[in-house]
Amino acid sequence: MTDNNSGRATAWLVCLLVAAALYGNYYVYDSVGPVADLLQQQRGFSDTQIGMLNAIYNLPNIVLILVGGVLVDRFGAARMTLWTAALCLAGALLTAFGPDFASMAAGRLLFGIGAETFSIATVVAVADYFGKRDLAFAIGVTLSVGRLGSFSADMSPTWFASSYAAGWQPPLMIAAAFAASSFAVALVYWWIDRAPARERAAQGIVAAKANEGFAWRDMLHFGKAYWYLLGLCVLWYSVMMAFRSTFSIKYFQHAHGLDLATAGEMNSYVFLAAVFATPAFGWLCDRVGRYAPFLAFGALLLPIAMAVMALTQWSLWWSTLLIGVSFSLVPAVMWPLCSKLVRPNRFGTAIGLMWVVQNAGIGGANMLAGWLNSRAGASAQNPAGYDSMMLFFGICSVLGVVCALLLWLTAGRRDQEAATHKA
Ligand SMILES: NCCCC[C@H](N)C(=O)NCC(=O)O
Repeated sequence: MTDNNSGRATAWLVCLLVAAALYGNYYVYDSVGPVADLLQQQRGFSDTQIGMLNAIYNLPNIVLILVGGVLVDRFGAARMTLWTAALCLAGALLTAFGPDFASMAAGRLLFGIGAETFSIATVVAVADYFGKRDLAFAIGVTLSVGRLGSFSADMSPTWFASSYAAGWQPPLMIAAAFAASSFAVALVYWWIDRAPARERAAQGIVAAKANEGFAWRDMLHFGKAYWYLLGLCVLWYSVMMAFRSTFSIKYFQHAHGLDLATAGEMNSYVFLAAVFATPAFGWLCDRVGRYAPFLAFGALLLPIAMAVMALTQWSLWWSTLLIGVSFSLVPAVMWPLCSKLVRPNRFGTAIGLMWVVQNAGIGGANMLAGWLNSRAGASAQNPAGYDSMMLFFGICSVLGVVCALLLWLTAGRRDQEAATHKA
């Protein structure tokens, strides 16, 4: 095996390890929803308390994740993956074994503080190893295995039926076991990365930045294309997450007459499609060597899907198909493109800044959409009450397309995409 071949083999090994670690992490992230009913029945938690167990994940990250991104750039992806996986494990254990609501919430807080920085570290880890070739495909693979973790959490009441029959705690203990496996895999990745990390340090890619001073200043020098990408990130994820994760099932039931099971199933297909389509789109972008046009196309599908749902009585399969492609294509292209717009040693900071705004956007969109629905009295009896929410999501997704087009104009030409490090 040549050096080059063994380098590729190591890169793919790291990619698979990071993907496995992300699987466990996304499983824990989505582990509260399936036990929500049991927590209510057996521990007397209110809806507000259950909502808080998830909201507490986003809120601290509006500030903390930026620090996390800077730390990833400063200490390297492998060390940060390991440290944050340990934090996530501690959080998952506290959530599963906490004697009361406050300690469970503290567990979710700890998990949230670790998990977003952990996610940044995984993207940077893949970029470290796939600097030039197959980056979008490799990031697509890790994201799709992560999505499989979310899908598994949704399926866990079926797969681990006996543990759910035993009460609220065993399913959360299973989630903690997934967090432990995520930590174990992160440990293997850290161990494998020691020699390549020394090489990167020798080339001045990582270690030098410890001496470069603080990274905040550098953000001001990110190029225009980066800021358009950030705009798209916050708008697209706000619509995608607030609609698909929070309101879509209820909307399908009330405005399109689906029963709960069919509405849930319709929603989960978006997720399942992304497991397969995300790496496929990444592979395609790598082969074609273009990113911005694909991103603009993926972004455009979202407002079209919103319009189809809100303005027509077409089968929901059409909007599911459009959202499924958008949900697979945009993340598959966004993060590899981001790595091409900033210097490698500022990539963690760049993602951190995007996720600060993204966390704020998702939180804000959830609150605003909920308020719009309540104000209009949206319900099965009053499906028109959802119109203002759909208009809001429609406007955000159109603005997202504008950002994507500006990005295409700014950094979309093949040579510019290849000419990295504009910061
Ligand atoms: N399921 C965990 C949420 C991760 C959110 C993270 N900020 C992110 O955007 N990750 C990329 C992705 O598309 O999931």
